[in-house]
Amino acid sequence: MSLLSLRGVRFAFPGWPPTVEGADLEVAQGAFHCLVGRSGCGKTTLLKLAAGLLHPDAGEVVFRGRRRDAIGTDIGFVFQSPNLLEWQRVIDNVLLPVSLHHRPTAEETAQALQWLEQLGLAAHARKYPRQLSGGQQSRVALARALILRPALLLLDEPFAALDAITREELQRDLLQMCGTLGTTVLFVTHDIAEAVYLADRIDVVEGGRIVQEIAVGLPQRTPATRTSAAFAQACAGVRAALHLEEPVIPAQAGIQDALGARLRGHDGRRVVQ
Ligand SMILES: Nc1ncnc2c1ncn2[C@@H]1O[C@H](COP(=O)(O)OP(=O)(O)OP(=O)(O)O)[C@@H](O)[C@H]1O
Repeated sequence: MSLLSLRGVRFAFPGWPPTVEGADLEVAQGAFHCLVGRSGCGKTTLLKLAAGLLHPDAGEVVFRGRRRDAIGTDIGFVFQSPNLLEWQRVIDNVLLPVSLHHRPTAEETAQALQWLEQLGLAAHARKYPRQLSGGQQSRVALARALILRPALLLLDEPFAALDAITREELQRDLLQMCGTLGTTVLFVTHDIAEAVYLADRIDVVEGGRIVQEIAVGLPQRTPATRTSAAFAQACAGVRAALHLEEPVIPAQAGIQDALGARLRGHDGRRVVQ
């Protein structure tokens, strides 16, 4: 059953042609979807429509069987920038969504500390955001988004500013936490490998609508997933859907062979490129 549906959604910023037009999207309960597409194709706008931050001019956004009119506490949002409150300690940043309603109970504080522990931040709970690395700040933003156990988590390129190693660690943490909580996820990214690693379905966005849905049938994610043939094949499928040229590296050859071919040049001479 769908948790979130966009049906024939159209949206235009005032005075501009539609950014989103004829968008249809179904996200099943517990699913992990990634939206990929070229810059400016409307991914963030679709996410904001899904959140109820923007309202469609035509069509409808249905969440849990009801038309979505406004953002509620059943949705968590993580942006590219962690957007933490600089004057609040880490633990208070995580508890912010709770504090907006009432003074956090001992139980809620214990829950926040447990999230921080799971994300490797137990020792940093009393620090301020400026005393954390970029990756640690992103983890705090993730814990804050999950503290109210939202049914749907929306993420807009949350790891784009991080180095590759930290990004991979956060991808693993995100899968783990959402798996534990049974959270449904809609995740915007430019990074094809990130989408293939995270998603069970990739929705390709073009001209403000979903033009292709790609099921990613990878088994349980492990560190070996990223180097598997199935992973490379899935990435190639998404590249094709985005009309990107394939890299020249032959799929079956080892990296040394591929590098050797590039270094040797057409006539077999060794050349430096
Ligand atoms: N407030 C606004 N007023 C007018 N046009 C806007 C506004 N915000 C976004 N747009 C336009 O809507 C289109 C889609 O923007 P959106 O941010 O959804 O794209 P995106 O796919 O998320 O892009 P990127 O990958 O670069 O973040 C773009 O052409 C953008 O210029």
